[in-house]
Amino acid sequence: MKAKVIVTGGCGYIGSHTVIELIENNFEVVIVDDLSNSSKKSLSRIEQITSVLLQFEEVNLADEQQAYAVIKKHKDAKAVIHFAAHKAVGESVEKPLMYYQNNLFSLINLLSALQENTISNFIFSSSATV
Ligand SMILES: O=c1ccn([C@@H]2O[C@H](COP(=O)(O)OP(=O)(O)O[C@H]3O[C@H](CO)[C@@H](O)[C@H](O)[C@H]3O)[C@@H](O)[C@H]2O)c(=O)[nH]1
Repeated sequence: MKAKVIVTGGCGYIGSHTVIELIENNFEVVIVDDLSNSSKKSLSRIEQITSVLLQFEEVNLADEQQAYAVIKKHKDAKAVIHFAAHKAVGESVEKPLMYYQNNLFSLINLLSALQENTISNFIFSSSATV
């Protein structure tokens, strides 16, 4: 049986490349993304490249209930790779609170949901822009 990996932000630039690598290395992948900086086009491109029908969850991780629900649904996952964050340098300087609020709450909600579902393998990604 394939090991399931949840990739948050999997429709984004780094996330989508990671999803392709995971699928090509025989992992089952679930993408969790709110599409705030990407679109479903990214899903169809990944499907074209890999010939695999993707599991996609449109979720705002900053919303505690949504974060808990998606992790509970996929509690058989072996690991989570977390790319879902706002990370435009200029905008983060203009709107620091919005960045803290979104990125920190998302991270805290995600980690709490993982703890509750005893998923202990977690990779936190920074960004090429940092
Ligand atoms: O709260 C959030 C914030 C973002 N996302 C998603 O997370 C992904 C993040 O990917 P992206 O914005 O492409 O960032 P990176 O993969 O780090 O890509 C780099 O390259 C992108 C394309 O050039 C730039 O837009 C980014 O700023 C830069 O960090 C996207 O699909 C977003 O929709 C969420 O799901 N939740």
